[in-house]
Amino acid sequence: MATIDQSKIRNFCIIAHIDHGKSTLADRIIEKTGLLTSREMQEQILDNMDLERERGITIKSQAVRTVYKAKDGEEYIFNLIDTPGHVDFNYEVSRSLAACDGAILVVDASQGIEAQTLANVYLALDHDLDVFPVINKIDLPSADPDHVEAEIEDVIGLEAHDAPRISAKTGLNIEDVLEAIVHKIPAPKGDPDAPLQALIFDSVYDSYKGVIIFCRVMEGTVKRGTRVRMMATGAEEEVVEVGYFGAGQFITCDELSAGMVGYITASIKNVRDTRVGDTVTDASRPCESPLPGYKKVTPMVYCGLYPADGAKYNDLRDALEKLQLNDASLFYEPETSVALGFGFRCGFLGLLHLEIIQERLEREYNLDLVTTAPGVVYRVHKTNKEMIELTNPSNLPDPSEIEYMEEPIVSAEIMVTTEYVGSIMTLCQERRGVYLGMEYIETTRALLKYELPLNEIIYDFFDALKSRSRGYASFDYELKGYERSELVKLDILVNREEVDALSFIVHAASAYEKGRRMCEKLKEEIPRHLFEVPIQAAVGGKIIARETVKAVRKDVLAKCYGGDISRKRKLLEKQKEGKKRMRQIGSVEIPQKAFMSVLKLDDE
Ligand SMILES: Nc1nc2c(ncn2[C@@H]2O[C@H](COP(=O)(O)OP(=O)(O)OP(=O)(O)O)[C@@H](O)[C@H]2O)c(=O)[nH]1
Repeated sequence: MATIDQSKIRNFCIIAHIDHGKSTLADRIIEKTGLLTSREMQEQILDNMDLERERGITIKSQAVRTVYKAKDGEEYIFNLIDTPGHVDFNYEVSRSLAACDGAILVVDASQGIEAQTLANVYLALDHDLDVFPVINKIDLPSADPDHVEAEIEDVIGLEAHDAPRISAKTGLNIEDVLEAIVHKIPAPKGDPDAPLQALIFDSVYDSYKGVIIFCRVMEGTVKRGTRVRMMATGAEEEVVEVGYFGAGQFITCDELSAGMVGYITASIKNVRDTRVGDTVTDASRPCESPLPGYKKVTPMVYCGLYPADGAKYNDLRDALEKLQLNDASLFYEPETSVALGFGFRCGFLGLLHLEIIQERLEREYNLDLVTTAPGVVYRVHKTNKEMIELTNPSNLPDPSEIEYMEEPIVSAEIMVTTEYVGSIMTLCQERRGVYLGMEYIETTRALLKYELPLNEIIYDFFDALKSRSRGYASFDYELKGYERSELVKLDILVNREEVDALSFIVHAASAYEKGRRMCEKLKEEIPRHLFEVPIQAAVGGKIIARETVKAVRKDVLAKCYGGDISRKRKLLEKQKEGKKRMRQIGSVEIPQKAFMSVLKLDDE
């Protein structure tokens, strides 16, 4: 089979602010293009198409290949690479961008440029991508494409006079976008005969094929039978299949050569061997050096996950094991808690990652979970010169053994419209931020630079930022290192018993405030019992705050007058259901939700 002409390949992604129409445009592009080139159609033998029919699965692919017959009569191969859109996954985004040669910037004609538009454009430009703008949603009555065109030129400095004006929704002028992809995004470069050098930008586990590695070949060629080596992890395996993803299915092909995007499988059992950002090379003829930018991502946020029903411990372990097959950045190890029994300490990239995993465990694996307060990794320097990395507050050594502690610090960049600069600066100050500087991006926007402790931003910083800027702020951060800090463990006592799963580490200066809020929150969450329940916050054995849940007799049947037995039964059932979601701590029942209270300490 003839190799594909590099000059006919376009590797690109779509970047946009949330809701400006990225997914809709992607759907239109796929819809208006074909699956195979006419040459491939003649050559393609049916067996060659791995239709996945028998399994009926749909794997969401990070990269879709389509074929476009352009106005110049030539056929072009489009590889549309998806980029995740959250700060937790910034590293993955950067690797996806590194796999592209250009990007389409979608701007909503009724909204204009927004915070994330800029952040995404800068990220794309950082990766040397050629970016061209598209003005979307011109069908809307409020659309003002002329204004948006001027804004794109003034604010971003991208030429926009010939930006396609489209409606991704109705399909209006989509052809213009397809032509612009051909003419404005450069063809890839690279030598198909050089030693193999391919960038992994995603990998997924499939029970049938093993790990599927999505990669962009920079140099060289990979085919079935090539013995490949992952340069960072050292894993080596023979390639079983190469191909690409198009029209919802995996299609095998003979080879992937320089400039192409596709997948390879090689009976690898674990995604941890195929890390995003790693370089795939030929084991028998390796390239000199790996591609730049590889980073081993490490969990930044830890929390305990416990089955609500202790008997489901093994189910939880199996589920975590399965999820980890597909998620190299998920960490877990067994732990026990006095309050919650047997469970796992899990590590995540950030809170969104935590929420995604939690949701998947609950939905896909039908598990009821109790989650303990998430925290970052602290460094505890002991008087005996030993240093421990603390992921669970319960393991904090006795204060007499601690010489000092350090916490992780991030460098953050916040982009915001000038009218909200004041409120965002206040927010950063409240979060112990150190102001580094501010730049104006034309007159209406500012880029604030801060150093912030990670533990001040993991919970709700992003939400606070959005609400204090009416959605106009965007935010990006990067771990800078560790700094010495005055930290204490805040303990919570319910009915005078310490609940280990509610302990968390805070900065000494905010211990009192956080303790008070935590008690208030818990008071709302913990139902009344037949006796009074004191809720106390303590630091080093000293009580610093207290609330009391008053006694009451809870009688669910009281509401039922008359003798409607089925209604009574329903209520009792409901109460029983509710019980499962409670944890018994001593003689007090604490609802699962309470364990997440610490996350909501800043709610007004
Ligand atoms: N009127 C109109 N609506 C559009 C157009 N393009 C997209 N939309 C709508 O805008 C909303 C957001 O579109 P998406 O494609 O989901 O936007 P997105 O940028 O992918 O959003 P996220 O996935 O949340 O980042 C949807 O309700 C679309 O139907 C358009 O050209 N005209």
